[in-house]
Amino acid sequence: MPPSKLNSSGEASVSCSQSENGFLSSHSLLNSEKAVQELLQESPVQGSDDHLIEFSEAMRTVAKALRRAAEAKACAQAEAAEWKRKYELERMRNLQLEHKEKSLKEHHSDDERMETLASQSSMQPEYCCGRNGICSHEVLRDGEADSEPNFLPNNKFMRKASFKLSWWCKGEHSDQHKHDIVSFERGNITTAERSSRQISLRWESDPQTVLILTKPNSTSVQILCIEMVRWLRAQKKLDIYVEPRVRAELLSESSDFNFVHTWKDANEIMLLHTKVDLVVTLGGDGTVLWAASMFKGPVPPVVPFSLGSLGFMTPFYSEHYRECLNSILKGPISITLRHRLQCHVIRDDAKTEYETEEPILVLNEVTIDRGISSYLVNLECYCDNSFVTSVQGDGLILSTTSGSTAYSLAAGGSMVHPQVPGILFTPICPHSLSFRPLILPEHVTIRVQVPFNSRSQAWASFDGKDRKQLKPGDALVCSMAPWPVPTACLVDSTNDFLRSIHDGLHWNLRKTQSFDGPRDLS
Ligand SMILES: NC(=O)c1ccc[n+]([C@@H]2O[C@H](COP(=O)([O-])OP(=O)(O)OC[C@H]3O[C@@H](n4cnc5c(N)ncnc54)[C@H](O)[C@@H]3O)[C@@H](O)[C@H]2O)c1
Ligand SMILES: Nc1ncnc2c1ncn2[C@@H]1O[C@H](COP(=O)(O)OP(=O)(O)OP(=O)(O)O)[C@@H](O)[C@H]1O
Repeated sequence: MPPSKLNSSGEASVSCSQSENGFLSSHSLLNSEKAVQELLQESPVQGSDDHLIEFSEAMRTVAKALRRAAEAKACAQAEAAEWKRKYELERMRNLQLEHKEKSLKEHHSDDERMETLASQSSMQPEYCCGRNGICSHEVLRDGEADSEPNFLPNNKFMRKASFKLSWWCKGEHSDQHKHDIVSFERGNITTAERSSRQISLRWESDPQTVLILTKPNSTSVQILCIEMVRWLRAQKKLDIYVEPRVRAELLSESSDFNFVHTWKDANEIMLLHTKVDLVVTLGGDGTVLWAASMFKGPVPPVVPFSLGSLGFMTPFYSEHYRECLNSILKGPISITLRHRLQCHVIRDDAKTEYETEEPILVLNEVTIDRGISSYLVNLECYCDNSFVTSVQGDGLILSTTSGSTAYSLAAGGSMVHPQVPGILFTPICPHSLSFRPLILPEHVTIRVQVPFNSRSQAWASFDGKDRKQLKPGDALVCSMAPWPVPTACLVDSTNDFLRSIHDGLHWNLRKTQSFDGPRDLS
């Protein structure tokens, strides 16, 4: 008997067939997820009709098999997304190697090259950091292998500054920092603190190159940018990169600004992280999001100056930019490692499970909503291999902890310290009284699927930008990205976070009760 579900009029509505790639085909899953849920929620048939009981049991078995198939598909798609990420990583690495080789060929004789490499390796001892720290050149040597020099068009030697990251464990002098994540010393289970460490960045060689990113169409930002570029060049002798639009603005101000660098195409943007030591943003939170979106891989430390209205991620005062930059260029700096989410859209009509679109990294959140449709969205959500829930409402926000004070907060999500590694799962206007927001651990992969029986399509947007349509059968797979955004702190991660919710939201602001009045001091 083919698996089928009897509807109220006794007709079979679901049939299930195996497709070429071993998964249940899209159309065989038609209506299935909803049917599965209904079936599994129904209580087993009671009574004396053996045939009916047997049939009901068979239906429940089919329902469970369909659920397992859907979960297996979720798992395969998540795996495909992970492979795609690894592929992107490899592609970026190759691009960098190609670029480096080209520069070396163009600008260096072989002898000079050997000399440079020799002098660099003598600068880098094998292991220079303790267990509570890590050096950028150690990471680069293992992963990016890009500690070799870059060359500016004027043939000037440009080497990315190296730095050391270290974190302060609570009780540096206690035994705690000696533990791995979980230790079983002397039979006692103890854990090291993982999430709320303050991270400190110490330059090992002087930063040489700064990228300045500015909010467009703002006169105050433009004026500050001109001043800052002049100062950084004259006083700090730094190389400066800006966006092509900003370079044109600077040149229209004065031709003296022709020392400022920019880029021509997306390939050059992909290589920016190998050249830039520090990113300065002049604007609001949106400019920090913009800066993060320019780096599809590793991100250099970001120094966000506040020239917007709110500024949750922009702790630096623009009036004091000279003092701030002086102390940041000198170091050490307290930084917040802001985690990002990596999102893949997987189309139902992709020919293989491995065909996904370019991944998109978000610093705040990815939102899947109903767009201009007036229907409820219907979104099936899976976490790793498990079914989470169906969202029926205006949509769903998958947010980082940095984004917890943005859209997710407006939709009723909790505010979370940005250093906490987790993914917020926040519904937007759910049509159910019991749908409370969740916070999931950082290691999970979440898949949000528009079911085939959905009445409408959905729309995904990334940090409030780049809307993509999701048709029935399309899915969005989301996991923690390996490249956080390190943002410089004014004081430290916790102090800055608390200041931002006090100043930005007036969190829990209430007049204090006066002393005179009824008291209970017993
Ligand atoms: N109902 C809402 O609250 C709502 C609706 C749409 C978008 N947004 C947010 O706007 C963000 C895009 O920002 P934009 O500046 O490009 O657009 P925008 O210019 O429309 O600004 C949106 C507002 O969100 C604030 N914001 C951004 N990131 C924040 C964060 N991490 N914490 C606290 N506030 C934050 C900004 O300061 C700004 O005031 C999206 O990522 C989304 O989080 C919020
Ligand atoms: N360099 C840039 N190029 C293009 N767009 C940018 C750039 N920097 C910022 N934006 C966009 O401009 C918009 C406004 O930026 P931002 O949020 O920084 O300023 P704001 O709105 O004045 O600040 P606030 O959000 O605090 O009120 C954002 O949507 C952001 O994506």
